[in-house]
Amino acid sequence: MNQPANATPTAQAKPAIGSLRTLWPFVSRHRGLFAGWLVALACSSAATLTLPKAFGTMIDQGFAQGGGAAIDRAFLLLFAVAVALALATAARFFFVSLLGEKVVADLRERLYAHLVGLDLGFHDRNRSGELVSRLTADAELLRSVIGSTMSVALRSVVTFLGSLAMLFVTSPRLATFALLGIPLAVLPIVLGARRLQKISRANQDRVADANALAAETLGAVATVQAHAREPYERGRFASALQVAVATARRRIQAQAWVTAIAIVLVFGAITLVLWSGAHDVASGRMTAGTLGQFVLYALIGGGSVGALAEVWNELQRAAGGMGRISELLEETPAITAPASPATLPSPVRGDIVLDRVTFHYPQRPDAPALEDFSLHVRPGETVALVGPSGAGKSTVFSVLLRFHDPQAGQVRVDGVDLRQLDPRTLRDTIALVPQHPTIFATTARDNIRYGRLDATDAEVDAAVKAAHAADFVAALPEGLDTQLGERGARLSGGQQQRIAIARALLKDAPILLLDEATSALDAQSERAVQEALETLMQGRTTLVVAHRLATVLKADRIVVMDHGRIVAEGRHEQLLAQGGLYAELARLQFID
Ligand SMILES: Nc1ncnc2c1ncn2[C@@H]1O[C@H](COP(=O)(O)OP(=O)(O)OP(=O)(O)O)[C@@H](O)[C@H]1O
Repeated sequence: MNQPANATPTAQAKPAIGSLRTLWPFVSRHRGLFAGWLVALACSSAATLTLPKAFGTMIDQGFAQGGGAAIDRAFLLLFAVAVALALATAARFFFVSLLGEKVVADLRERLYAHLVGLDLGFHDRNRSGELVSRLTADAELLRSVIGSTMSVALRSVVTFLGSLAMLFVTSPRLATFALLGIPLAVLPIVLGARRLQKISRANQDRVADANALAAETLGAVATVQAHAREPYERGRFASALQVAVATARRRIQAQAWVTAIAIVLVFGAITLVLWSGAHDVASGRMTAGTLGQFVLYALIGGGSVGALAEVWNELQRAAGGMGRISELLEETPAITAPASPATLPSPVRGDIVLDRVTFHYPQRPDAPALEDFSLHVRPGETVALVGPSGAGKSTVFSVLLRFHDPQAGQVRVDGVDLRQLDPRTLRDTIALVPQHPTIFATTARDNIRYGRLDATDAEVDAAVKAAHAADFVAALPEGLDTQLGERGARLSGGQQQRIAIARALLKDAPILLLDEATSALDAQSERAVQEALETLMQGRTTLVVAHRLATVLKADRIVVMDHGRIVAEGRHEQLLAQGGLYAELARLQFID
């Protein structure tokens, strides 16, 4: 059903590092930080690899020669190397952490910018909670990967290669022993890693499932509580978490085993080598300082392999996350502007034609929401759409806003096919007042200004007045600057509608799509909303999904819809006289 789950097999087939490669364009944008990191890495690795040498020298010369000055010099050298190591490590941490932050911010920005522009068909298929989880959990994972894991991985590779080289310099014979042992450790890591990638992806999918569930129910907490379904939802969330933990457990177990086996093999090899080295020292073939130096290089080398084994698993996890983010970034919007978009006449007259439109939602190919639907709305005309639930009234709006393209037929505004227009040009000419207006968690002023971002305060005030909202806005604690709370929690239904009407007034578009609220308002609120709507409709081509008698009485024409088709058209009295569906609906909906 949802896209990421469908796409799982392809992403799993990709090698892990392959997915991470898509990060490169984001990293390369911050060349300075990246270069700084590499330089600091080179310095800190060099310092790390110098330490054992300094240590060996200290043992052999400082102790052996017994001179106080030699001891001082040897220890001073050791301390100098440690200071260099400290500074380089701090610089490396600084560069790579900042790089991680910046890359993830860029990635989030890109992903959000992309998601917000994808067509509604995509958003119907994908739960918003899951998309948010991509933006948060997966992006967060990548932050830790760039900010630390990748750093550790590269450092471990460099240190491993460096210590290997130094092992050979120190004692070629012992180093050969070590070299034979280490590949034995790498094999199980590689095998384990493959399995891990699969498991970690499943794990992230389950986490996303749980997040989506929480986002959905917290977003509809009033419905949950109204049904007293808190225990039910708690149970659902708890089981979703249990599933997530169960898959996490499999991942952690596999990871634990890979780490344990790697460490046993690496340190097993080192012990073996040491044992042989101890015999060399005993028989005088090697100095104690050289063996000490060798031991330190072996520990550093072995440690880097262990670190690599651990971060390798992290990298696999991040690759899963990046794979999923890439999938989303690769989604192409189904609704796009043509290469050279047509223009609308200026000013737009607002002439709307739906010409033999057939449309079905992608998920329901068998059930057309509009079938051979033809309607002409003349400039300035008010047409009321009525019909039983599911008749396709809202779909007419969706098609007009070009949220979806019809499979057959044409939709035209002022004679121009919508497909030839940039969707933004089209949507600039349309104001939508939905049944349940969206109120954002910001001030009343910003909510109204959403209709036209550059509107002046005076224009906002005028819109508030025209929307009959001045009284209740003035009564808010800080007037227009009052925070309305998430989804307008502080406003009544009628007040939310008037905010939406003010927003539409500010937009001042030639075409108005109005979905009347079905919920009953108190008489006073009802009259205020009605008057506000009349102001809004003046001089605009208006399509209204009508739920009120006043609206159908005032409409120039009523279009009766059923099963995606027009079944009757006319004025209220004519249609009533005809009987049929309209008379039935009118009796139920409009006339008490
Ligand atoms: N996003 C969607 N995905 C799949 N099918 C949909 C979607 N939206 C609507 N439909 C289906 O399309 C048909 C027409 O729906 P539409 O919302 O246009 O009806 P409506 O007349 O506006 O109904 P209501 O008065 O209840 O809002 C219905 O059968 C509905 O189930």
